[in-house]
Amino acid sequence: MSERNPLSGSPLSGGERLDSEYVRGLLKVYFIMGSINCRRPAAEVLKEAIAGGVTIFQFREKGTGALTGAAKLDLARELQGICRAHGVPFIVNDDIDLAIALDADGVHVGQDDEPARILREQLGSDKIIGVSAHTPEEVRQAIADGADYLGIGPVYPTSSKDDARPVQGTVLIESLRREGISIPIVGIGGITVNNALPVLAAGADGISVISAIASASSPRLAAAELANQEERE
Ligand SMILES: Cc1ncc(COP(=O)(O)OP(=O)(O)O)c(N)n1
Ligand SMILES: Cc1nc(C(=O)O)sc1CCOP(=O)(O)O
Ligand SMILES: [Mg+2]
Repeated sequence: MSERNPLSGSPLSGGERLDSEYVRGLLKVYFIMGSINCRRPAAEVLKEAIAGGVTIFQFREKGTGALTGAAKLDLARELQGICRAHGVPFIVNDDIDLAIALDADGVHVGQDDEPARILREQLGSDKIIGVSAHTPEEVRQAIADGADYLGIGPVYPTSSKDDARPVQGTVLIESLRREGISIPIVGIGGITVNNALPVLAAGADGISVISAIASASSPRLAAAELANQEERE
């Protein structure tokens, strides 16, 4: 199959940012994974997950035993190649230098990283910038800084992130939507096929998962079931 860049020709809003409806549509089933999240080769898991309906992928090579240096770069290249071949945007977690080196489709950063305002200067207007936010103040700042979407969590208890903040359910997502804040949002943290629906009902545009797909006996089926939740919403 020929490789294609999923964001080539992606719509810009006439100003300097990607069109938010375009980004919203990408977030439906947001799969995050690094080598330590898989019991099988990461490339196999990603291919199956994409076959099941993943709409965007984040490379998050982080935690005890995670790859570094050339091994990390090689894996990132391999997974980016798979994403490109299937038209799935490839987002890099935290590592801006890696994102630039690979010409990735975007980055996801947290509150301890460079603000989106600075990243936008480095990455340009046609890259996706996602920011984690846990409070209304963090949300407002991320929007002012030019984030394309927000990751809000942890919605439920998670064992995939050692330094996760306290579980917050869907309260923040609901209150943002009630206030009329329309930026694209994914819920994250402990989301599975059995508890995804309330996250979408609260106003999230998609759900973001690690273990629900990476640890599943069939990543394809798990991704398909999560995509199906979307349709049932
Ligand atoms: C989609 C999405 N949402 C939230 C996060 C968490 O980012 P962060 O708080 O920076 O934590 P780490 O993932 O870096 O440990 C995310 N990665 N993706
Ligand atoms: C990477 C990450 N960020 C979170 C946040 O709350 O910002 S929770 C989380 C881990 C998500 O993994 P799982 O789907 O296995 O619970
Ligand atoms: Mg981070």
